[in-house]
Amino acid sequence: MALKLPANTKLSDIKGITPALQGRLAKLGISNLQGLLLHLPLRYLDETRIVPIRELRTGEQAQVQGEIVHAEVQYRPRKSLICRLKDETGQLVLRFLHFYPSQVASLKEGSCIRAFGEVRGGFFGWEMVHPQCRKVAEDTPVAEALTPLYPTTAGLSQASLQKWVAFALQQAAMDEILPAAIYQHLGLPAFADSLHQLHHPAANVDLASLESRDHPAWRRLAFDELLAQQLSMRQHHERRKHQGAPALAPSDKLITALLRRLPFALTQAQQRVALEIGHDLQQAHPMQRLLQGDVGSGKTIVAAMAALQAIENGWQAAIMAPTEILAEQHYQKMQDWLHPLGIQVAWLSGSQGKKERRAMLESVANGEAQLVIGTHALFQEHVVFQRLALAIVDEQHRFGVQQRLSLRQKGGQPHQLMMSATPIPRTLSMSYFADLDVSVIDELPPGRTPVVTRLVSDARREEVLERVQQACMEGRQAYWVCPLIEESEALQLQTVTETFENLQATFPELRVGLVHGRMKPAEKQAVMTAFSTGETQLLVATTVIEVGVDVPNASLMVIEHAERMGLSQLHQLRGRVGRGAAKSSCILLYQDGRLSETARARLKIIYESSDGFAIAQADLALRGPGEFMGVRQSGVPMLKIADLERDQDLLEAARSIAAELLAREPRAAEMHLARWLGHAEELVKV
Ligand SMILES: Nc1ncnc2c1ncn2[C@@H]1O[C@H](COP(=O)(O)OP(=O)(O)OP(=O)(O)O)[C@@H](O)[C@H]1O
Repeated sequence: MALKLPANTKLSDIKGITPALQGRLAKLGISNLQGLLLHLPLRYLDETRIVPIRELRTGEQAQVQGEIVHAEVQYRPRKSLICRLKDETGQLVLRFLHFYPSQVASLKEGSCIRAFGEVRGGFFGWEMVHPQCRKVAEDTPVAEALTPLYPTTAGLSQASLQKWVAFALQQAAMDEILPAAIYQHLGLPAFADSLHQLHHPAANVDLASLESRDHPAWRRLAFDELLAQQLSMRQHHERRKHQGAPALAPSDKLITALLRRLPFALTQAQQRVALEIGHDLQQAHPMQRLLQGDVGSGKTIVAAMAALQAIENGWQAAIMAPTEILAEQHYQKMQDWLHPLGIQVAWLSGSQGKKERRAMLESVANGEAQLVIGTHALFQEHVVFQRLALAIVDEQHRFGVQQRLSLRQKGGQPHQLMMSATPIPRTLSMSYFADLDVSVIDELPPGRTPVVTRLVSDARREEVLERVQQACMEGRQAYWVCPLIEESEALQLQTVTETFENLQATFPELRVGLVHGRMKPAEKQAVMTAFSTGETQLLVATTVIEVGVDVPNASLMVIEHAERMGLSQLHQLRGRVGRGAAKSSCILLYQDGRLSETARARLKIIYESSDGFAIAQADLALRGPGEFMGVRQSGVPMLKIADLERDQDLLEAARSIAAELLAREPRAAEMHLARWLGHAEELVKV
């Protein structure tokens, strides 16, 4: 037997793959033989059968063979090449609206042709438009396997992909790495068999199961991918234990002083997670903990306590927020809480004047600033920390992985606390977040009354306006959230401005504020401060206020075109009210008559549930993990083969098998990871 090529053989080392082809394959993420092997078909063509013309059915993809009995180029109603193909059972029209002279030459009367295409009923009987045609001898054998159709990119033909994948299948070593007991127990075929079955399925395969991806061959690769992900997460977790981080002794003085000054007592859940975090910080290896808690559950105070532990030990802490508004709000809150304890809190923002910024940077560099708060401005290269021990990242799923990493790199290996109000569904926390330890605040502070959510048709806008007026006249405050217009930021700006003007005209007696993403940071801050101090009563806003804004006196929120927003986003928005003792409501205005079934179903979920977890789960099912976590933009490589929802059982299996494999067959674990590294290497870093 000829020696096989290692699967990691680079395409550049393979004769016949030109640099241009390499470039195109690289666009599909393929750089070696392994990449070709794992580039799986989207669909298949059944060219294993020749269907008699009489047995064709509309809408079916089929292969026919016969003789061209008539061919002509017609000029009316438009230029087209029309051929009649005849077999023993009937005739079929082949129609080409674009064609080359070479096609006219080969599709001439008397040629024996094999055509593949979709059948439809035409004016002259059955026809195929733009079928794939090939001249054959009458006894040319049919294909033995189904023909794979691959995802491709501009300039790369199916034929070329098919050829090179077939080459890889033939030449690449595809040794089995996993012990047979593991995959057989799961009812899965061997690795090499799976690849053969997926790329060249036999004519009698269950095509539906192959295309819906629940075929065992597909499941085997999905399992392998999930296993690699689990292995890399575990390795990462292990590696972290060997990295050094400052061991921070418990903070007796500062935390006690802070808690004594608070107007409230911590909930049980807050106390529990604060202990978990405090314990992690005492270790000499970096914490990587996710602090999860529904909107309004009180994560900020827990973050402050963690920061104090670093500060009391003579180190610096940083809090990074996803928006200026939120960073500003954290800053205000931390100032209120920590300044009286004699702690220097610094603030870095894009809106700062040069002089102020320089002073801040200096205080961060010389260690005077003990707690530093900012947006991604914190990542910039010229921000140098003197002794950073703890990086707190708010709404972590909104940040790019790169950004998170660069913050971590700012101070060797600081401890990391990630906070998220969007509960991470189980499948995600078992996969993408598997290397994180998780703390959950599963209790809201006492005295909160649940937000009453109402779905109101836009036709009843008048009533809604009355509600707003009434709430404001009673001394409370309200938000009016304008629709998200993804296609056009300009239009969104226009809408929010018009709404603001209209509301101002409708309520001359009210003080109305306006905030949107295009305002300068300083302007935004001024508006938010005016709202949080009660100076303005009604705040017209885009979704910039979605995360974290905390104005307890605001008890009414109106959201226009609620159907355009993601469920978790709506839940976040709604979480801006119901933060004080007053009974709060959230009115979801929708455009009657224009609501699709799915939109209605989604709004119903928000209406019926106030449980962020259930909402996140539904959102995940509706939008898929990429959109859900906002990671598609952030560059976290997503699983390519496995699907967390569909393959949940495999995920569970991969999790336990990863642990077993590392313990009993570390060599196999290592080889498996190496095989899937192209897929999984980024995950190692997350
Ligand atoms: N134990 C508590 N008792 C009463 N009020 C509390 C308690 N903990 C926090 N709060 C207050 O509840 C409000 C919400 O807290 P915080 O802003 O920390 O919520 P969060 O978890 O960050 O929510 P979000 O994700 O919506 O920002 C704040 O006004 C905070 O001061």
